[in-house]
Amino acid sequence: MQSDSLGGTAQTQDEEGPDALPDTSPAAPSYEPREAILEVRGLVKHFPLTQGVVVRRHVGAVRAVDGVSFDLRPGETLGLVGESGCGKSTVAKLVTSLEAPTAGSIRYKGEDVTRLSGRALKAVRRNIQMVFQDPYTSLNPRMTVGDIVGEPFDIHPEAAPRGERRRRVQELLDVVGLNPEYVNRYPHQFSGGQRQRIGIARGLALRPEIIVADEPVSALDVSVQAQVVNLMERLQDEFGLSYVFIAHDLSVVRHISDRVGVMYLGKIVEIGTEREIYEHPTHPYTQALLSAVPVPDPAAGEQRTRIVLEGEVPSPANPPSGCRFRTRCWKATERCAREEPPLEVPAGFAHAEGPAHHPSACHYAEEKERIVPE
Ligand SMILES: Nc1ncnc2c1ncn2[C@@H]1O[C@H](COP(=O)(O)OP(=O)(O)OP(=O)(O)O)[C@@H](O)[C@H]1O
Repeated sequence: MQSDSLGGTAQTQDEEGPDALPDTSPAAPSYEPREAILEVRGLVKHFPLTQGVVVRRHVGAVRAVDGVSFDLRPGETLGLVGESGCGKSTVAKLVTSLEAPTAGSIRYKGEDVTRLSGRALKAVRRNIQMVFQDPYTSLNPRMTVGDIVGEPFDIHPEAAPRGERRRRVQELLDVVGLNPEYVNRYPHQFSGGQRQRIGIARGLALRPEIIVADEPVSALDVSVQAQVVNLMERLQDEFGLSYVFIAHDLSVVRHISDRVGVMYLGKIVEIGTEREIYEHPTHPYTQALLSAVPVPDPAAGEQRTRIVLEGEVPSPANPPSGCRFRTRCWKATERCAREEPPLEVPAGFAHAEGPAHHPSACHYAEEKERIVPE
């Protein structure tokens, strides 16, 4: 029965249109497909810092995510990049409801997921699935591939009748390019790339609309990275998926993303289309990150401006006042310590058209020549 299978889903959706997808949120306000499928506003996650063994004292908080806002539109890929510890994984956990936010809202088709509980939350979670960072550690070594990929059906039995699960799992393996006969094998019998395919098959099992992929290719060899990214692009087209794609490697994110948000110390500092961010960055941090991306052509690499950032990323338990990037920024002035720059189109570009016209949280945002060679 093709139409019941995942392999047949794309065909069914094409025939019936995207509106044929089940609406899992009964009280969902009206939703136009062109609107954002996900609207994240002022998202905050503070982890309490405690001291003492017998009597635990609250001595502060790790501000892992501190006021993050973005939209995700149907069928698009939003890349999130930034150095280790800037809060990317925490954003992923918040968006997939694995963690509860300290403040802020996450609207899925207009409905604030952070206010849901019980069955309503479970229904939304089915539509927002996560693909994890490291296929070596995220798969249970004692479970067969069939059990791993089919596990989401245990949590959502309505998604696949028990008698059909094995067939559904085999279809999922086929969809991600694995031999369906491998259903009884164990994770250690697969290569890194194959294991990430297993993780993706599992993420697809409930036919979500959104996949949040947290560093899905970072643990893989470069040649295998490309194969997995290509697979994700194909699946996106086939199933009309929207992705939040998280990585610290700017080159990987560029390949797959329609828009990119750059994170630093719990905040998005610059956001725009792939072209705006990679070819016309205006935030000093984005410029510094881009200047460090290796280029294949050494001659082109010689010509570009390299920006070497001094110092370490400050602790998110005690971030700098004003602009958080100021302690490592060559442009910083006293104003930067006093006034936090908002994430908006900088005044200097407000009336201009063109790719520099995009939100950038810097008082001194400007384009810089030759960061990335032509
Ligand atoms: N459960 C937790 N309790 C306390 N602090 C946490 C917790 N989870 C994350 N953090 C802290 O929050 C900050 C952001 O972590 P997060 O994992 O979101 O960053 P990241 O950008 O994904 O980094 P990486 O790529 O290294 O995973 C870090 O300082 C981290 O130590």
